[in-house]
Amino acid sequence: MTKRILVTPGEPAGIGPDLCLSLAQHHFDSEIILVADPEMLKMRALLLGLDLIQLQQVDLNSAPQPHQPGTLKVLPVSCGANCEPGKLNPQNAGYILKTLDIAIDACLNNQADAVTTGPVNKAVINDAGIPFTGHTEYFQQRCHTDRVVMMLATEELKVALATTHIPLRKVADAITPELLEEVMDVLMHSLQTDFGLEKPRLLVAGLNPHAGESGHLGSEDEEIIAPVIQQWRELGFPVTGPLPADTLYARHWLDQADATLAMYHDQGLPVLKYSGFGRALNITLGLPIIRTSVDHGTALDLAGTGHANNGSLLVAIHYAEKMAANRARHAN
Ligand SMILES: NC(=O)c1ccc[n+]([C@@H]2O[C@H](COP(=O)([O-])OP(=O)(O)OC[C@H]3O[C@@H](n4cnc5c(N)ncnc54)[C@H](O)[C@@H]3O)[C@@H](O)[C@H]2O)c1
Ligand SMILES: N[C@H](C(=O)O)[C@H](O)COP(=O)(O)O
Repeated sequence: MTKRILVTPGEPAGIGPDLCLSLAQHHFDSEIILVADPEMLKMRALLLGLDLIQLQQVDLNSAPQPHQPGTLKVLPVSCGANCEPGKLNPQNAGYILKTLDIAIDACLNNQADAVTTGPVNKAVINDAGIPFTGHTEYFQQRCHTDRVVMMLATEELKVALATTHIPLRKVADAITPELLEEVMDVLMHSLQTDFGLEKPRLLVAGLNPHAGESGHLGSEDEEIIAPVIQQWRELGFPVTGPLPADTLYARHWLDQADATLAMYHDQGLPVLKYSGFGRALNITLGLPIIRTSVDHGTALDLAGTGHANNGSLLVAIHYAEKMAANRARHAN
């Protein structure tokens, strides 16, 4: 059956709308629906010389039809204010969150199979007086899910994170046995069900330099991380660590692994983005719905220029299609 993927362009002053417009030129087996302001999209299309694309307004009650190149389906939501490429406007924060809410609700109500999100600027949403740390946490809260895990992935490398968008100062305190047990449960379950890995081979990073250097450079590695790894090893899973994070991403380790778990955002993501920026996707594991996203931010410098690369958005949509098909198979 044709799947329905909702795509939110994210920050209207960023490259999200440009990338979404570029989808008209691609083939997808599923139905692609942008949840966005059609007037904003038309203005951006004009600026990019893409004004021949037909924008078709849809509602979610019709049966999904495969994407037709040259057209784009739009579920209309009005921007709060005019938007100029490259210029953030806090008056559009409510609009951005409304597009997310509509997409999340549609998935929760089985009117759509997955959401793929474009990039948002977290600061401008906060500047509008709305606390917001990222899509990951927003989707978690809106789906009433106790624990989710952020994972960015390319074909060759999967990097999951034990903590997400928190200040570095708070990371060590956040690494508790309870957190790690929950993260490992979500991660291993998703690697098995969404990625078809029966016994996922996982490398787990330590927190401190050299994984604590036998306790001389910090105690969390031996006292908190190692016992959680041991629990999984006793269940027969090839989980290795805590490994020093500086060498975990060396080829000889990665060749023996399906996925990696970093303790914090900038321990794992620089490696992933260095090796695969533009062809990676971001997935929120542990949600009752499917949410994939791009590996990059709003790139305000490129908005409206036609120079933004849509590789990551294509990967994110294709992955959402695959996950939706997998989940449908599991459900039958
Ligand atoms: N999925 C998301 O919502 C998401 C992801 C990452 C960052 N962000 C947010 O984006 C904002 C800007 O973040 P940043 O400057 O650190 O990262 P960024 O990814 O926006 O930009 C980093 C560099 O990469 C370039 N770049 C980014 N995407 C590109 C693309 N598709 N094609 C070509 N070049 C591209 C930019 O021009 C810039 O030089 C921040 O507010 C951040 O929180 C959001
Ligand atoms: N941590 C992500 C990255 O660096 O690409 C990014 O900030 C987006 O996170 P959300 O998907 O939670 O918005």
